[in-house]
Amino acid sequence: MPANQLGKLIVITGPSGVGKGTLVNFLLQRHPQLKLSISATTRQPRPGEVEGVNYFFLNKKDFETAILNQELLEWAEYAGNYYGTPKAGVIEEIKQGNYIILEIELAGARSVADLFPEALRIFILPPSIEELEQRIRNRGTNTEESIANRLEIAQKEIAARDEFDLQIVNDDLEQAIALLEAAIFPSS
Ligand SMILES: Nc1ncnc2c1ncn2[C@@H]1O[C@H](COP(=O)(O)OP(=O)(O)OP(=O)(O)O)[C@@H](O)[C@H]1O
Ligand SMILES: Nc1nc2c(ncn2[C@@H]2O[C@H](COP(=O)(O)O)[C@@H](O)[C@H]2O)c(=O)[nH]1
Repeated sequence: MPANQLGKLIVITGPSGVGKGTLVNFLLQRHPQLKLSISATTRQPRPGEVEGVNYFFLNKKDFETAILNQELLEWAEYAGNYYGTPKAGVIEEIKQGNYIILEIELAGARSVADLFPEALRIFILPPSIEELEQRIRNRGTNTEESIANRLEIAQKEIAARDEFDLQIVNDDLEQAIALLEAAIFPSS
Protein backbone atom coordinates (compact mmCIF):
# COMPACT_ATOMS: atom_id res chain seq x y z
CA MET A 1 0.00 0.00 0.00
CA PRO A 2 1.46 3.41 -0.86
CA ALA A 3 2.26 5.80 1.96
CA ASN A 4 -0.74 8.00 1.09
CA GLN A 5 -2.78 5.07 2.33
CA LEU A 6 -5.42 4.15 -0.18
CA GLY A 7 -7.51 2.07 2.19
CA LYS A 8 -6.32 0.13 5.17
CA LEU A 9 -5.41 -3.52 5.21
CA ILE A 10 -5.87 -5.19 8.62
CA VAL A 11 -4.50 -8.67 9.26
CA ILE A 12 -5.90 -10.54 12.25
CA THR A 13 -4.01 -13.68 13.21
CA GLY A 14 -4.00 -16.01 16.21
CA PRO A 15 -4.47 -19.66 16.95
CA SER A 16 -7.54 -21.53 15.84
CA GLY A 17 -10.30 -21.17 18.43
CA VAL A 18 -8.90 -18.02 20.06
CA GLY A 19 -11.97 -16.06 18.94
CA LYS A 20 -10.79 -14.23 15.81
CA GLY A 21 -14.05 -14.88 13.97
CA THR A 22 -16.13 -13.84 16.99
CA LEU A 23 -14.21 -10.56 17.37
CA VAL A 24 -14.31 -9.81 13.65
CA ASN A 25 -18.08 -10.41 13.51
CA PHE A 26 -18.62 -7.86 16.29
CA LEU A 27 -16.38 -5.37 14.48
CA LEU A 28 -18.28 -5.86 11.20
CA GLN A 29 -21.64 -5.34 12.94
CA ARG A 30 -20.49 -2.19 14.70
CA HIS A 31 -18.49 -0.62 11.86
CA PRO A 32 -20.16 -1.02 8.47
CA GLN A 33 -17.15 0.61 6.80
CA LEU A 34 -15.12 -2.52 7.63
CA LYS A 35 -15.13 -5.34 5.08
CA LEU A 36 -13.97 -8.93 5.57
CA SER A 37 -12.15 -10.83 2.85
CA ILE A 38 -13.82 -14.21 2.30
CA SER A 39 -11.14 -16.87 2.03
CA ALA A 40 -11.02 -19.97 -0.11
CA THR A 41 -10.39 -23.34 1.51
CA THR A 42 -10.30 -27.03 0.69
CA ARG A 43 -11.60 -28.04 4.12
CA GLN A 44 -15.10 -29.45 4.42
CA PRO A 45 -17.83 -26.99 5.47
CA ARG A 46 -18.85 -27.19 9.13
CA PRO A 47 -22.56 -27.49 9.90
CA GLY A 48 -24.13 -24.09 9.26
CA GLU A 49 -21.29 -22.72 7.16
CA VAL A 50 -22.44 -21.17 3.90
CA GLU A 51 -20.58 -21.04 0.58
CA GLY A 52 -19.44 -17.49 -0.18
CA VAL A 53 -20.28 -16.30 3.35
CA ASN A 54 -17.90 -18.24 5.59
CA TYR A 55 -15.58 -19.46 2.83
CA PHE A 56 -15.43 -20.34 -0.82
CA PHE A 57 -15.19 -24.13 -0.53
CA LEU A 58 -12.99 -25.49 -3.33
CA ASN A 59 -11.70 -28.94 -4.15
CA LYS A 60 -7.94 -29.44 -4.15
CA LYS A 61 -7.66 -29.29 -7.94
CA ASP A 62 -9.52 -25.98 -8.21
CA PHE A 63 -7.50 -24.50 -5.35
CA GLU A 64 -4.26 -25.53 -7.03
CA THR A 65 -5.49 -23.97 -10.29
CA ALA A 66 -6.18 -20.73 -8.39
CA ILE A 67 -2.60 -20.84 -7.08
CA LEU A 68 -1.19 -21.43 -10.57
CA ASN A 69 -3.31 -18.62 -12.03
CA GLN A 70 -2.01 -16.28 -9.30
CA GLU A 71 -5.54 -15.57 -8.13
CA LEU A 72 -4.54 -15.67 -4.46
CA LEU A 73 -2.88 -12.86 -2.54
CA GLU A 74 -1.50 -15.45 -0.12
CA TRP A 75 -2.17 -19.06 0.64
CA ALA A 76 -1.02 -21.65 3.16
CA GLU A 77 -1.48 -25.25 4.11
CA TYR A 78 -3.01 -25.57 7.57
CA ALA A 79 -3.91 -28.84 9.32
CA GLY A 80 -3.99 -30.74 6.02
CA ASN A 81 -6.02 -28.25 3.99
CA TYR A 82 -5.34 -25.24 1.81
CA TYR A 83 -6.51 -21.78 2.82
CA GLY A 84 -6.04 -18.63 0.73
CA THR A 85 -7.11 -15.03 0.19
CA PRO A 86 -8.65 -14.23 -3.21
CA LYS A 87 -6.55 -11.39 -4.59
CA ALA A 88 -8.97 -9.39 -6.76
CA GLY A 89 -11.43 -8.41 -4.03
CA VAL A 90 -8.75 -7.23 -1.63
CA ILE A 91 -6.93 -5.14 -4.23
CA GLU A 92 -10.23 -3.56 -5.31
CA GLU A 93 -11.22 -2.65 -1.72
CA ILE A 94 -7.82 -1.09 -1.09
CA LYS A 95 -8.05 0.91 -4.35
CA GLN A 96 -11.50 2.13 -3.33
CA GLY A 97 -10.03 3.40 -0.08
CA ASN A 98 -11.90 0.89 2.08
CA TYR A 99 -10.85 -0.95 5.20
CA ILE A 100 -10.43 -4.67 4.61
CA ILE A 101 -9.80 -7.36 7.20
CA LEU A 102 -7.95 -10.63 6.54
CA GLU A 103 -8.52 -13.27 9.23
CA ILE A 104 -5.70 -15.69 8.49
CA GLU A 105 -3.10 -18.00 10.04
CA LEU A 106 0.57 -17.22 10.65
CA ALA A 107 2.22 -18.23 7.35
CA GLY A 108 -0.33 -16.19 5.41
CA ALA A 109 0.16 -13.21 7.72
CA ARG A 110 3.88 -13.37 7.08
CA SER A 111 3.32 -13.37 3.29
CA VAL A 112 1.02 -10.35 3.56
CA ALA A 113 3.63 -8.53 5.65
CA ASP A 114 6.11 -8.97 2.79
CA LEU A 115 3.60 -7.75 0.18
CA PHE A 116 2.05 -4.94 2.23
CA PRO A 117 4.48 -3.77 4.92
CA GLU A 118 2.05 -0.96 5.86
CA ALA A 119 -0.72 -3.39 6.79
CA LEU A 120 -1.83 -3.30 10.42
CA ARG A 121 -1.04 -6.73 11.84
CA ILE A 122 -2.71 -7.87 15.04
CA PHE A 123 -2.15 -11.11 16.94
CA ILE A 124 -4.96 -12.42 19.13
CA LEU A 125 -3.86 -14.44 22.16
CA PRO A 126 -5.89 -16.75 24.40
CA PRO A 127 -5.85 -16.15 28.19
CA SER A 128 -4.22 -19.62 28.46
CA ILE A 129 -3.69 -22.78 26.42
CA GLU A 130 -6.24 -24.53 28.65
CA GLU A 131 -8.87 -21.91 27.79
CA LEU A 132 -7.96 -22.20 24.09
CA GLU A 133 -8.53 -25.96 24.22
CA GLN A 134 -11.85 -25.41 25.99
CA ARG A 135 -13.00 -22.97 23.32
CA ILE A 136 -12.11 -25.36 20.50
CA ARG A 137 -13.93 -28.16 22.34
CA ASN A 138 -16.99 -26.02 23.11
CA ARG A 139 -17.30 -25.12 19.44
CA GLY A 140 -17.90 -28.83 18.92
CA THR A 141 -16.75 -28.93 15.31
CA ASN A 142 -13.37 -30.67 15.59
CA THR A 143 -12.39 -34.30 16.15
CA GLU A 144 -9.96 -35.24 18.96
CA GLU A 145 -7.19 -35.63 16.37
CA SER A 146 -7.94 -32.24 14.86
CA ILE A 147 -8.06 -30.58 18.31
CA ALA A 148 -4.65 -32.01 19.18
CA ASN A 149 -3.24 -30.89 15.83
CA ARG A 150 -4.66 -27.37 16.17
CA LEU A 151 -3.25 -27.04 19.71
CA GLU A 152 0.18 -28.12 18.49
CA ILE A 153 0.06 -25.54 15.69
CA ALA A 154 -1.20 -22.96 18.23
CA GLN A 155 1.98 -23.26 20.32
CA LYS A 156 4.12 -22.50 17.25
CA GLU A 157 1.91 -19.59 16.22
CA ILE A 158 1.95 -18.05 19.70
CA ALA A 159 5.77 -18.19 19.66
CA ALA A 160 5.64 -15.73 16.71
CA ARG A 161 3.45 -13.17 18.50
CA ASP A 162 6.26 -10.57 18.70
CA GLU A 163 6.33 -10.27 14.91
CA PHE A 164 3.04 -8.38 15.11
CA ASP A 165 2.27 -4.67 15.57
CA LEU A 166 -0.10 -5.42 18.41
CA GLN A 167 -1.02 -8.35 20.63
CA ILE A 168 -4.46 -8.54 22.20
CA VAL A 169 -5.54 -11.13 24.76
CA ASN A 170 -9.10 -12.23 24.05
CA ASP A 171 -10.25 -12.83 27.62
CA ASP A 172 -13.02 -10.32 28.19
CA LEU A 173 -14.68 -10.01 24.77
CA GLU A 174 -15.73 -6.34 25.12
CA GLN A 175 -12.26 -5.34 26.25
CA ALA A 176 -10.67 -7.12 23.29
CA ILE A 177 -13.11 -5.44 20.89
CA ALA A 178 -12.31 -2.02 22.40
CA LEU A 179 -8.58 -2.61 21.90
CA LEU A 180 -9.16 -3.66 18.29
CA GLU A 181 -11.29 -0.57 17.66
CA ALA A 182 -8.61 1.67 19.15
CA ALA A 183 -5.98 0.12 16.87
CA ILE A 184 -8.07 0.32 13.70
CA PHE A 185 -9.55 3.78 14.35
CA PRO A 186 -6.78 5.47 16.35
CA SER A 187 -8.16 9.02 16.18
CA SER A 188 -11.80 8.28 17.14
N1 LIG B 1 -13.69 -13.78 24.88
C1 LIG B 1 -14.23 -14.99 24.80
N2 LIG B 1 -14.58 -15.66 25.91
C2 LIG B 1 -15.12 -16.91 25.84
N3 LIG B 1 -15.37 -17.58 24.68
C3 LIG B 1 -15.04 -16.97 23.54
C4 LIG B 1 -14.46 -15.65 23.53
N4 LIG B 1 -14.24 -15.31 22.24
C5 LIG B 1 -14.66 -16.35 21.48
N5 LIG B 1 -15.15 -17.34 22.26
C6 LIG B 1 -15.68 -18.65 21.81
O1 LIG B 1 -14.57 -19.44 21.38
C7 LIG B 1 -14.95 -20.30 20.30
C8 LIG B 1 -14.00 -20.11 19.13
O2 LIG B 1 -14.21 -18.82 18.59
P1 LIG B 1 -14.00 -18.51 17.04
O3 LIG B 1 -14.67 -19.54 16.20
O4 LIG B 1 -14.38 -17.07 16.84
O5 LIG B 1 -12.42 -18.70 16.93
P2 LIG B 1 -11.45 -18.50 15.68
O6 LIG B 1 -10.19 -17.93 16.21
O7 LIG B 1 -12.15 -17.70 14.61
O8 LIG B 1 -11.24 -19.98 15.20
P3 LIG B 1 -10.78 -20.50 13.73
O9 LIG B 1 -9.53 -19.78 13.39
O10 LIG B 1 -10.58 -21.96 13.93
O11 LIG B 1 -11.90 -20.20 12.78
C9 LIG B 1 -16.40 -19.96 19.98
O12 LIG B 1 -17.25 -20.90 20.56
C10 LIG B 1 -16.60 -18.57 20.61
O13 LIG B 1 -17.93 -18.36 20.99
N1 LIG C 1 -3.31 -18.23 5.36
C1 LIG C 1 -4.64 -18.23 5.47
N2 LIG C 1 -5.23 -18.70 6.58
C2 LIG C 1 -6.57 -18.67 6.64
C3 LIG C 1 -7.36 -18.15 5.61
N3 LIG C 1 -8.66 -18.25 5.97
C4 LIG C 1 -8.69 -18.79 7.18
N4 LIG C 1 -7.43 -19.04 7.61
C5 LIG C 1 -7.00 -19.60 8.90
O1 LIG C 1 -7.01 -21.01 8.85
C6 LIG C 1 -7.12 -21.51 10.18
C7 LIG C 1 -8.16 -22.61 10.26
O2 LIG C 1 -9.44 -22.08 9.97
P1 LIG C 1 -10.77 -22.95 10.24
O3 LIG C 1 -11.88 -22.14 9.65
O4 LIG C 1 -10.57 -24.27 9.58
O5 LIG C 1 -10.88 -23.10 11.74
C8 LIG C 1 -7.48 -20.31 11.07
O6 LIG C 1 -6.31 -19.89 11.75
C9 LIG C 1 -7.90 -19.28 10.06
O7 LIG C 1 -7.68 -17.95 10.51
C10 LIG C 1 -6.70 -17.65 4.45
O8 LIG C 1 -7.29 -17.16 3.48
N5 LIG C 1 -5.35 -17.72 4.43
